[in-house]
Order: sequence, then C-alpha cells, then structure tokens
Amino acid sequence: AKDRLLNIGGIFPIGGSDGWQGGRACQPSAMLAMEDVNSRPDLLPGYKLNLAWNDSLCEPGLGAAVMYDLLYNQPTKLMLLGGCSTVCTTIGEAAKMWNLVVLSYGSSSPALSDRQRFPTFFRTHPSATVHNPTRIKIMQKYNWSRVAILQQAEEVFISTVEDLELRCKEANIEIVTRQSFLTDPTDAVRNLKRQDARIIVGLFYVNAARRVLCEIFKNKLFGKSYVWFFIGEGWYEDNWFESHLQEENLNCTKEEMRAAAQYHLTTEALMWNKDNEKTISGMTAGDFRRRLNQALIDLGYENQSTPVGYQEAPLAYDAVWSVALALNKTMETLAAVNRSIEEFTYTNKEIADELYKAMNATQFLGVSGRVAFSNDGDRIAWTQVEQMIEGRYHKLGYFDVQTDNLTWFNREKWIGDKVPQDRTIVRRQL
Ligand SMILES: CC1(C)CO[C@@H](CC(=O)O)CN1
Repeated sequence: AKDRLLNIGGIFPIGGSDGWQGGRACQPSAMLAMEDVNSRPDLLPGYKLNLAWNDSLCEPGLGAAVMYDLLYNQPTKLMLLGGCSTVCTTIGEAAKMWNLVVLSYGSSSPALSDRQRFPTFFRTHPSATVHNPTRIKIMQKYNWSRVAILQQAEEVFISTVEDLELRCKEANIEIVTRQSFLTDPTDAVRNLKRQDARIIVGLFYVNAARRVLCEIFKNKLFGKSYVWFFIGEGWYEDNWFESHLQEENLNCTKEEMRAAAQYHLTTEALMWNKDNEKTISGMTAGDFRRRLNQALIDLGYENQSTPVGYQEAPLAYDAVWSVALALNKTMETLAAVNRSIEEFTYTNKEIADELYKAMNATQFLGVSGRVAFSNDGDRIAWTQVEQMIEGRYHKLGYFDVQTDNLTWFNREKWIGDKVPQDRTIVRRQL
C-alpha cells in the first residue's frame, strides 16, 4: 500500500494580471499527473507523492513568501515546482540554501541557464534561446548571411539576442544592425530601413508586435524584398495581428496589418507531443488533451475558452512525472547503500546530491515530447517553423537541434515565387 508520504512544494501563477497567469491550466495539469504517478504500483513503492502548493500571482516577492511558507512549515519538502521566470529567478537562487531541486514548467528566461546562480534549477519549459539554432538553420537554408535584429528592451529578449549574436558569429552571418525600443518602435523601424535591412529577426511581446507591424507597413518594410522572423503562437494568440487595433490606438487598418504580416516566418518550441504516440503515462498527447479539457470544465471553464497556460500544460504534467521518476531513482540508489529518502533534511547535502544526479539523468517520452535536460538544467526541445499565408499560419517544418535535423515540407510561399535576398544584388554590366 502507498501509505507513507513524499512531500513536494508547488508555486503556481494563478491570480493577478501581471506577467503570465499560466498556473490556471498548469496547476490542474499537475494534479492530473499527481493522480497518475500515485496510481502506478511500480513508482515510489510504499509511498504516495503529495503536493502542497500556493499562488504566486507571478510576483517574485509573493513567490518567495510562498516558498518560505512551504519550507518553514512541516512536512519537509523534497523538491519545488516553479512557474514564471521572475518567480523562478528568486526561488531558484534561494533554493540552494535548502539544497532543494527546483523544477520549472513555465520559465523561458535565458538568464536561468546559469549554473553559478542556479545550481539546482531544472525546467521542462525551454529557454527562449531554443529558437536561435532554428533561426540560424533557416538563414543557412536560404543563404541569408546578412541579417538585422529588432528587439523590445526586456530582459528575456536582451539575453536571447546575446545568444543569437554569438551563434550568428559562429555561422559567419553578419548582423548589419541591432535596433531596440522600450515601447515605441517608430525610430527603430526607421533605422532598419536606413540600414537597408532585408532579413530581420523580431523579438517582442505581442502588443509591441502589433505596433511594429504597423510601422513595417508605414515604412514599406515588407513585400518581395523582406523577410521577418517573429515569435510563434506560444507567445501570440491567434490572429494577433488583426485584434486590439482600436484599443491600442494603432493607426493601421486590418488590411494594412495583414499585408505587412504576409509571409512572415515564426519559430516556436514544441510543447505538445505528436497526437498519436503513446507516452510514459500510457496516454497519447491527444488523450491528455481530452482529460485536461474535462478537468478544466469540471473547474468551471466553459469548454471553448482555454485558460492562460493551456499551451504549457503538458510541461507541468511532465514536470510532475520528472519529479516522481527522480525520486524513484533516488530511492533505489539510497536503498543500495541502506539509506532512506526519509532521512532527507534541508541540510543533508549527500541526499540532495543524489536527488540532483537523478533529475539530471531523467529521460522519458512525455506528453510534451522527449523530456531531457542539458547540463544547465535546460529543457532540450524540438522547434517548429510556420509561415503566415493569407492570414493563417502554415507549418513549414520542424527542427531537432540535437541531431541538427530540419524536417521541411516545402510549403513556403514568396512573392513571385522568388526567395527574398539579404542584400541588393548589383549586376555588373559586362
Ligand atoms: C511561451 C511562454 C508564454 C513564454 O513565457 C513563459 C512565462 C515566463 O517565462 O515567465 C510561459 N510560456
């Protein structure tokens, strides 16, 4: 019987409106995984996994308070689940004082890939830098070796661009200009035109993206001589480019926005595995989607509206499985030397090291795809490339950075069927 408890703590961003309230779908998703791992006789024999959690509102201060509350109250927690980047930056740094592994299902900030600051941090949510090898791969596919960057001045995009610049240098791709803006992209976009930028990587949140798109239209920085890389749908909602135009005082019409958006490319991390492949829980991603939808309806979400965090729900489900598998592995390792996981305390470095090693070695097929961590604790994930064609995104292909393999469907469209060039071609008169 599973009559003894193994306790973990959880911090979910649910309330409030700042940042990402992804706990709304991720907390119910984590509970589905708790149910599933606890119904497996072969996992954590004799023990039941128990999750004590609270709401961080995606605020680092409150997230820290929730963490202290979890750690200063019995029972001892073996690991912590975290959400937003801002909260994980705080708890990820503090966790080492308690020798605790922190596993995040919802943080994209590249800053978290720093083992000096976050020695025990892991995440099933890929870093925003996961897009960069894909962007380079596409540039090489079309022989673009002269590109530009336009970014919003936010920490997540600043550190993503630093990684992109490194990779461009390694790939001999010249960055002709890097423009950034706080909220108004007018000058930055005008500078791109002045520098004759043709292939531009754009990094900004969705409301800034609408302002950029309108400036692109006004500066005629679209059409047969330009290609824009935007961030994919995990960050932007459907038809993001045609909505909120009035309320955000955009002086471009829907038609103008759609014209400027025509044929832009997007990259995004895959968070849902292929629908029909059986995963470690026995479910396919399709089965998981149906169970999650039902769980959300039981919680009062009417069935067409999906709460924030729905896209990332597989990451939370797989995070709980990662914890269960790591604890299971640690119990086996400790049993071999006549130790027990129940001896774990916040000052017991020896058992903490076993927990870290077990998490570091975790590998399985989850509903979010293959789960494995890099030495920095980063999620290794596939990415997908899409193109906006007549107002709808079309899948162009997938990229697996581990095997450097680009699966391409040859569906891309260009004006006049001619791939835009990265510079003006001067034809010498012979
Ligand atoms: C793809 C996105 C929306 C990026 O931000 C993550 C939240 C965060 O990094 O704080 C959640 N997933």
